[in-house]
Amino acid sequence: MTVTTLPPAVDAATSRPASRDLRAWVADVADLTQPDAVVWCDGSAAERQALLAQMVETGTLLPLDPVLRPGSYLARSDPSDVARVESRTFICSVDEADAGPTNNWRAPDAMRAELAGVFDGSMRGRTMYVVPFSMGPVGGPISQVGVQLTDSPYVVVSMATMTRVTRDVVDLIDAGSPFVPAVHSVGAPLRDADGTSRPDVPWPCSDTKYIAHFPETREIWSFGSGYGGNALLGKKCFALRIASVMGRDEGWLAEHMLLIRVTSPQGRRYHVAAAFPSACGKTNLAMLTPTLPGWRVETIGDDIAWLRPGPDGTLRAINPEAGFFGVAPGTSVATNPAAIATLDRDTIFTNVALTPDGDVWWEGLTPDPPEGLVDWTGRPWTPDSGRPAAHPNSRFTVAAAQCPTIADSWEDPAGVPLDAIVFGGRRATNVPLVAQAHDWEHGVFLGATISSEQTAAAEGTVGELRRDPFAMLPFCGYDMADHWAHWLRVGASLDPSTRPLVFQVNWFRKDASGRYLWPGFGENIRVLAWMVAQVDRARGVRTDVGAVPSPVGLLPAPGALDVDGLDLDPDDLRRLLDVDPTSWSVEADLTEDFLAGFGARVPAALHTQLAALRTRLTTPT
Ligand SMILES: Nc1nc2c(ncn2[C@@H]2O[C@H](COP(=O)(O)OP(=O)(O)OP(=O)(O)O)[C@@H](O)[C@H]2O)c(=O)[nH]1
Ligand SMILES: O=C([O-])CC(=O)C(=O)O
Ligand SMILES: [Mn+2]
Repeated sequence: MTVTTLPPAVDAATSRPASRDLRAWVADVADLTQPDAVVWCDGSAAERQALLAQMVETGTLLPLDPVLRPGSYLARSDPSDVARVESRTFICSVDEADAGPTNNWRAPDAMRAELAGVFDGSMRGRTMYVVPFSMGPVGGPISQVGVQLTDSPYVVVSMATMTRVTRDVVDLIDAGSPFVPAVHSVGAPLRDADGTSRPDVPWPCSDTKYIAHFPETREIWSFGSGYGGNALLGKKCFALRIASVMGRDEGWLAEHMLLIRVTSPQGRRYHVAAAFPSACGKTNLAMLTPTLPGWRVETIGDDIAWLRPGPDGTLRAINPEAGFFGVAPGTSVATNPAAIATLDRDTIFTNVALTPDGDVWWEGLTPDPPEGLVDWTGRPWTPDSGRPAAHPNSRFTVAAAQCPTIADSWEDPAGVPLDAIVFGGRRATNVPLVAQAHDWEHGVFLGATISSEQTAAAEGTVGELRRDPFAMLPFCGYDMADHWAHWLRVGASLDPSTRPLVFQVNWFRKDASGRYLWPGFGENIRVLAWMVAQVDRARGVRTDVGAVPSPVGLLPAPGALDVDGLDLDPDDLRRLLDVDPTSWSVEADLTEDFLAGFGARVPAALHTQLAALRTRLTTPT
């Protein structure tokens, strides 16, 4: 870690001439934001230790008990800075129509002028860290690099977990590699323009927030928040919003998807990617511990996947991230033992509760809370407090390599070939446990029409139903309807004999009393097992009948979904797979309204799919 007041002209690690653009940009941002110092980061263990110690000193981090939770810390955010702020997230494309109706658009020039105002002097009294990072293995054919400037040490340490932070990225840039410039400030300078100083706080942030993206210049500017998706700019801002635009222009896909390798008892391997909206089960499925004997699920990624047609006609996928930023509440030995094992050391917990012996707790970790808890706001807490001990969107930040179920291929720069793509949401009614798309176009229709109940991962009313096409509503950096057209194009370019099958799932269907009909979690292997059997059937490996048609897609044939040993009422199984034509014709009307909102950019194939759905709903199968 070199501490300078001016950016170096020569890279200290390599002694090679500096890349003019990178240094000039760093200098420009420093001129604008006026930090007291500029520090070039290298992602080393020593750098991490130094920053952690510094944050303990300033009260940003509380060290957890070194025996119970070695190398781990608790961060308590400002109570107002706990989730992504979609209302302050902007796509600043030159043409407003390119942002589409689901994004907040601002004209690039107008946004630049506003940002120049808020960033002016915003780092006064603080250090600006230069964080060079790679999304995907450094130098890999599907990978991309970026540089984040930030005045938050919490963000530096988190970025070094969530991405690959290394000086090798500076070398790549010096050798001519393009990079995504990403500027972040918590927006809480320690000195005013007139020199008056202001005290620091453990979690600095600002009431004024901007999460701004410039798709044409591949730039990100984030102001006012220290929280995950707003501040770790490699994640949602780059790996989804900017990367989706890169993918549109270059023929690949950036998706809000987990990525797993499933191995059957016969030793056959399958790769599955699944898109669920925020807080709808990606991390859990990514780390699934199968309840069916002989099956194995290995983790490749839990939140984002980049998909690129390979030279052999398959769709190859990588996890561009290097860590997990996962939802804590609900994570337990019973629901996700692999996550619990991952978190046993070197983890930063944000907004969970603290136990008297210096460990963490959240709702669902154990059936009963331990006594003497301190809640996420730092106040004493009992079950009668009338508020959750951990914030519903409290999170853990941890290296993927610590996960006991991580696949040996998780860092393969060439990616893994996909066999199945899954779309899902959180729906109490209507949507069956699982259905297979009739073909790729139907699969794109299923992805485009995902709806889900709002969760705590973003501001908004929890429980309200919203459409979340491709689970990308808050993350697509361009017109969503263009994204559907892009999916149709990519699918058409794949070899039909190995093209992934597309499925829809819903783990969250409830009965009239509000009880989940499906046990979920480790039992979801039963659904995966049916899907990969369908892959085998499509490839001619099996010839038995696995599915029956329904208006919404192919459903498991009687007996094809293995429910042996499950304490599942046959009526519940019937309800899980029930497709009610009356409610579905209402869904179809809502889908028509939803598609209409995208106007003429909706690909004709999706209107055809909707018409076909209506026909199937009125034709007995
Ligand atoms: N009932 C039920 N709940 C589940 C299942 N899988 C996950 N959940 C719950 O859903 C919530 C979110 O799960 P995650 O796996 O963290 O969701 P995610 O999609 O990774 O969320 P983001 O990190 O926000 O993108 C947790 O409270 C889980 O306990 C399931 O199969 N059944
Ligand atoms: O981005 C975040 O802040 C957390 C996350 O994974 C999501 O909301 O999908
Ligand atoms: Mn996510």
